[in-house]
Amino acid sequence: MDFDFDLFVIGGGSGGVRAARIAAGTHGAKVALAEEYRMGGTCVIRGCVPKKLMVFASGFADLAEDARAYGWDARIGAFDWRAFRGRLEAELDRLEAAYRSGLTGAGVTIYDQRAVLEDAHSVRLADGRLIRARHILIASGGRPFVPAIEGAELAVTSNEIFRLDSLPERALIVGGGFIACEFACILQGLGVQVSLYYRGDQILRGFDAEARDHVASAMRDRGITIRCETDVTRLDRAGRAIRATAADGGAAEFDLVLYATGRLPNTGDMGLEATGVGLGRKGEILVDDFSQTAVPSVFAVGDVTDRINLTPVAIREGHAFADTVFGGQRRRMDHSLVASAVFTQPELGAIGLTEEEAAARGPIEIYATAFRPMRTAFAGRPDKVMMKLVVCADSRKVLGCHIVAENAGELIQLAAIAVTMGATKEDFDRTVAVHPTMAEELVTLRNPVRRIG
Ligand SMILES: Cc1cc2nc3c(=O)[nH]c(=O)nc-3n(C[C@H](O)[C@H](O)[C@H](O)COP(=O)(O)OP(=O)(O)OC[C@H]3O[C@@H](n4cnc5c(N)ncnc54)[C@H](O)[C@@H]3O)c2cc1C
Ligand SMILES: NC(=O)c1ccc[n+]([C@@H]2O[C@H](COP(=O)([O-])OP(=O)(O)OC[C@H]3O[C@@H](n4cnc5c(N)ncnc54)[C@H](O)[C@@H]3O)[C@@H](O)[C@H]2O)c1
Repeated sequence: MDFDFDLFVIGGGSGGVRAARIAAGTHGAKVALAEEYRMGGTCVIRGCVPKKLMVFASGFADLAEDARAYGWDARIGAFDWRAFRGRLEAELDRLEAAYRSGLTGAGVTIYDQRAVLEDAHSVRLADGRLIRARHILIASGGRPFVPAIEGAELAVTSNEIFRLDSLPERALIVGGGFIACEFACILQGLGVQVSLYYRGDQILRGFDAEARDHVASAMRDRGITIRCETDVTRLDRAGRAIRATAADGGAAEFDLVLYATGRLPNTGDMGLEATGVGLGRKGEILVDDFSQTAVPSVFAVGDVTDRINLTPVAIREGHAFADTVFGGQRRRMDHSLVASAVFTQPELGAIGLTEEEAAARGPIEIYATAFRPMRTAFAGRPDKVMMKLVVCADSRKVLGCHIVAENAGELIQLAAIAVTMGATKEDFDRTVAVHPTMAEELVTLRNPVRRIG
């Protein structure tokens, strides 16, 4: 059978770009990639990167205040959203161009249009062309999900938040996950009055309960109104504002409503079911450990498979796919131990099991501390850091590490190496502290605060 390409990739995001570059650049395959929006995908264009730059932008008011406590005559003026947005857009243009040139440099043919599956070995481009490929990789990512309440069209999602014309005075954020909590802190740091409504009993479900409580109370201390067990039932226009009505009948007005209620895989109208690619309950593509679908020539990586929806995971899956199919190595992504960080203020970094998960598996010891770190304590801030190790009572292995602190994302990356290597509590203990740091607490936790099981 004659093919136009060895590999056709649908989607130019984290997973698709990595797979295309490795297949073409490292393994010499003839590769094409189709992207219907902007090269770089969610992470680069409307996810991790612009979000992190907004996190940085939102931290300067606190810094100026701290600087005064340290003796500086520091004064911070007003935040100029439009000036920031202009610089942000220029940076995203630069990154998009870098992704594009990385692909063309590796010899990948780019189609700037939508592509859908036609059959097991062909894709149909939006301009009508049919392209045949020995293998097809679907890396089409996901999109925000907004529940179908009345007035839902008045809300924005993370897709729009980076391109607002102006910052609102009062914002309502609906949801309690990564995006909701991160944007609550970002907007509050930029001077917006923020309320967060979450339907569950505590934000950041899935993380360690003590860490969730710690982040929630730090967010409240910063002036964010968090209302748990609050479902929004409708949105209405109220002049220039939006009125949000909750299930208990209470209503309040906001200038912006951001829905951060999860994401759905981009699998609609892609020709998948007709080709025999299996889909799960949320519409995610079902794959095996090697990211292979029910159709042997079709693979899928990243958010479209809804395994762990993080950029480094999509990248690893894409890389492992390229090495397996074009590099003659059987490589798979290990999803069992993946560190993550929520870029709230303070940040939450986590790897491994929560206390609750570990306790359900066997006897454990908990080592934990909460303290006011030197830098902010000196400036008179009430901020507290939390560090916690979940240790297996039998093997002594550190099963989980949870940090709530400024820069916890940076800290957990390093702790993750030790936990991934299978370090025991005693390995942590024999590591000599670096003083004075916050992180030294991780190697000086002498006695368990509790034993479970
Ligand atoms: C606001 C936000 C913040 C985030 N922050 C972080 C973070 O801090 N850290 C982290 O690790 N992760 C973060 N994530 C998650 C991360 O962005 C995703 O896990 C990652 O981008 C997934 O990569 P992917 O390749 O699977 O899909 P994507 O990056 O979504 O790429 C898919 C691409 O496919 C294109 N596409 C879709 N269908 C077609 C089609 N039929 N034809 C052609 N092209 C198509 C889309 O336009 C898109 O560009 C964040 C996500 C959001 C929304
Ligand atoms: N720092 C990071 O690594 C980072 C940052 C942002 C996003 N992400 C990734 O993107 C994914 C999506 O982020 P997200 O915050 O949209 O999703 P999420 O799954 O983290 O949170 C969704 C929230 O919406 C709530 N929700 C769902 N349906 C609802 C409904 N009908 N009504 C009210 N509330 C509802 C959920 O209870 C949950 O609190 C994350 O799971 C994560 O994998 C990662």
